[in-house]
Amino acid sequence: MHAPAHFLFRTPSIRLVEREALASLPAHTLMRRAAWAAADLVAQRWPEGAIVILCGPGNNGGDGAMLAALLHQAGRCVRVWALPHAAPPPDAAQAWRELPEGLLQPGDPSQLHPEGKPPALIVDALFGIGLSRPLPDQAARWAGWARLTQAPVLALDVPSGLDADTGVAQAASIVATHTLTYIGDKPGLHTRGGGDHAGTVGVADLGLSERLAHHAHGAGRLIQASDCPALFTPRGNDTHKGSYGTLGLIAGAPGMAGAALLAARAALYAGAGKILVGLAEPDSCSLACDPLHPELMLRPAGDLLAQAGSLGVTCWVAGCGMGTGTASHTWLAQLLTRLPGEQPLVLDADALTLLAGDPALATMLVSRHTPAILTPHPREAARLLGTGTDAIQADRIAAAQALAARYRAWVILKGAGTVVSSPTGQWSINGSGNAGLATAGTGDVLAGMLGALLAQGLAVDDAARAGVWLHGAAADELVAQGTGPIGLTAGEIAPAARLLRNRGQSDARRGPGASA
Ligand SMILES: NC(=O)C1=CN([C@@H]2O[C@H](COP(=O)(O)OP(=O)(O)OC[C@H]3O[C@@H](n4cnc5c(N)ncnc54)[C@H](O)[C@@H]3O)[C@@H](O)[C@H]2O)[C@@H](O)CC1
Ligand SMILES: Nc1ncnc2c1ncn2[C@@H]1O[C@H](COP(=O)(O)OP(=O)(O)O)[C@@H](O)[C@H]1O
Ligand SMILES: [K+]
Repeated sequence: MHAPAHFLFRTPSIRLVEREALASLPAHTLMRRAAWAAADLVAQRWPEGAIVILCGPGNNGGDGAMLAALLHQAGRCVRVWALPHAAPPPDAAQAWRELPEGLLQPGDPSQLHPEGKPPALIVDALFGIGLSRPLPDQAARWAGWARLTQAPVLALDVPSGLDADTGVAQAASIVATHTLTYIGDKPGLHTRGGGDHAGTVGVADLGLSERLAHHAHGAGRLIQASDCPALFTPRGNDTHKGSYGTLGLIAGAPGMAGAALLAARAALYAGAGKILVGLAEPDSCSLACDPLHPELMLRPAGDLLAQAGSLGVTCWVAGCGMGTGTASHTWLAQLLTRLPGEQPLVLDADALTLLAGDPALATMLVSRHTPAILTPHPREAARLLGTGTDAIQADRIAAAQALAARYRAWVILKGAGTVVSSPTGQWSINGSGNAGLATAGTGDVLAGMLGALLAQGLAVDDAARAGVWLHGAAADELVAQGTGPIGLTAGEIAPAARLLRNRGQSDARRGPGASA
């Protein structure tokens, strides 16, 4: 369970370490190590068949040329196509000098197998972290050809056309099945288009992990099961419902009761002791109880807020289908100001829209001593920052950090590769989840799960990371069972999450060696 943290480094840190190493190691050492690491992977994973290597004009192309020489020496059938590289940088120039005669091919790789067998492997060494402009047409054509062959594609360092920092992919980017990334893992391989373009990611540290560790302070982390031990702590027998908290939920305006039920049921399955649902309806509840889960206690939001002290509510979630009218505004203001003891608070959906529309609410939030958790999707994030969705998606890490700073809160910026930022800008990217989650109601489920984890006493940072991981891992479990990604429903996530927690908990009881 206690695997070391998996760090993610942005390009300036990688470049810094690369420069330090280039200055202290003999010439060409790093590129040789990069090529050897790739050659080892190819030998293990694709031990037979012809290999096509596509090379670019810089050092990424140099990695490809050096790999070609190594594979040729090992007796493999290798063909290399290269973009024009008039004046390659010194390492790459050396690699091209060492390329055995006859490997470099003229023309386009598409001429090689017009209707024949595709190669056993295509290696993408076109561009790495140095790509600074749109892909040249020739590279775009080769990337298109690689997709059509349906052969496995191994990207060296980064799939060409994918931004290593942001995960923004150019339309013509290489779609890799595997990426061997150098020196350290990179955020762009795990958020936005990263998942679709990088495939399975492996890291070759090129012997620089100690140097890189000096730069870990600004790095992010990939959230994995091992980062969430609190999810799997075995429950003591001598406990009762009061040991696991009382969650108050303000949600579900008329026509949106489903959002409240999804969040509340998710909180139930995620282990909260008691759950009180304040339906965002004026005087009386249209729904007396949840027939599927009569464990949930339903009442009008105003009543729940008025009775919160006597009911013993210990933490709150607000916003799921809550509406944005005057009454909802009043309830949110009450939550932010009038409740004693600054209980843990998750704000989702309509609560975020209200927050974006009223600086007074924002001031109340910022005045809290205990940071809340905000769970915007990109459009909500755009409203909160007063910008457009494209600007958010252009750099999700920066957007999450900016939101966290502005609202002095933990921010969970949702979407493929959810980004979590602490109020001070420490960031992580969730390593679990899939496109099965792209369906209505899954955000309500996440909010309910987060509330349940807070109710069970997890610290806000643990709850934020563990909540997003559990939510995504439950969707991964469902896909593994064949329930998704197509047609996965939001209501199925919480039972799968319950299974994962209980499985992990019994593994934790059995001790080291058991799998979570
Ligand atoms: N310097 C070193 O010793 C090492 C570098 N490594 C490799 O080097 C890569 C970085 O190398 P570079 O900085 O040379 O960058 P790249 O090889 O990623 O590409 C940059 C080169 O392409 C040009 N370029 C950028 N965008 C272009 C575009 N759209 N159209 C045409 N040309 C474009 C640049 O002017 C530059 O010549 C890493 O990703 C990694 O693969 C590894 O071998 C590790 C060691
Ligand atoms: N393609 C995807 N890959 C991974 N996670 C996704 C994807 N699409 C959506 N999600 C996740 O699903 C949830 C959707 O939340 P949200 O947009 O608020 O939905 P809703 O408002 O319908 O409940 C978030 O946790 C988000 O991160
Ligand atoms: K590449």
